[in-house]
Amino acid sequence: MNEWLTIAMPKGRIFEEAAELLKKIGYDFTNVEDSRKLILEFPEYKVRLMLAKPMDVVTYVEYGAADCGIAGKDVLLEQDRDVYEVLDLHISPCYLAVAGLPDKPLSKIAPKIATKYPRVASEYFREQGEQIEIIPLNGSIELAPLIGLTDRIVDIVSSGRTLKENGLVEYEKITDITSRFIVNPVSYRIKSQRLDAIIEDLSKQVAI
Ligand SMILES: Nc1ncnc2c1ncn2[C@@H]1O[C@H](COP(=O)(O)OP(=O)(O)OP(=O)(O)O)[C@@H](O)[C@H]1O
Ligand SMILES: O=P(O)(O)OC[C@H]1O[C@H](OP(=O)(O)OP(=O)(O)O)[C@H](O)[C@@H]1O
Repeated sequence: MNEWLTIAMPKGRIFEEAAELLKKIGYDFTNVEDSRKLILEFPEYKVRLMLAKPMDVVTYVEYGAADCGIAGKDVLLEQDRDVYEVLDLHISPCYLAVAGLPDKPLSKIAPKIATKYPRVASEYFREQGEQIEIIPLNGSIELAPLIGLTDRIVDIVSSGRTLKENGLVEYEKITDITSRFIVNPVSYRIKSQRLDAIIEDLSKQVAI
């Protein structure tokens, strides 16, 4: 087990919980977010850490720039990339939901849906038999129905505070979300021993 491993870690919300979990299996990366460096080497673990935007972790893992990484199920559903989703880490829980202004039925003709998740949203409404128009946004999605741009949003809900403080209500839950450990398929073949050991250690922690 002499090979180095490159791990893509999401910066931002997921980082802290993910780093706590990795610390429990012997990899202490808890202080790295204070740095502005994006690639950090830990010779003591033979690990290279890449710090990426949560939406981009899957890209780095798919292309083999990282052997493995941690990504939200929301990102995996939206991007449908060629990576192995090997373990539910049960961290950073939230869910994807349809929300909008209260007591406002969906328009009969091509209702508009604002979202950072166009693929998930399109699939959801197709299953409901609704023909919709997606308005892609990158953040502050809740603004769209408030200013009359869209009928609904499809977005992450966690505490529900953002919806509440903006006078919006949840119409339907689409799916629960947690973060997952993902692996590049080629890395899984050539570094299987090392990756299997990490996956096994992580699964023991997750089961606790
Ligand atoms: N309340 C929440 N809002 C958004 N994402 C959440 C929430 N709770 C957990 N998550 C998870 O965290 C991930 C997003 O993390 P984060 O918000 O740091 O990324 P981001 O959306 O790229 O950040 P930014 O808002 O800085 O652009 C999601 O993919 C999801 O799995
Ligand atoms: O249910 P809550 O606990 O309020 O969390 C949900 C909010 O958090 C996320 O936004 P984020 O803070 O990432 O900002 P953004 O709108 O810029 O994406 C998400 O898009 C919701 O707006």
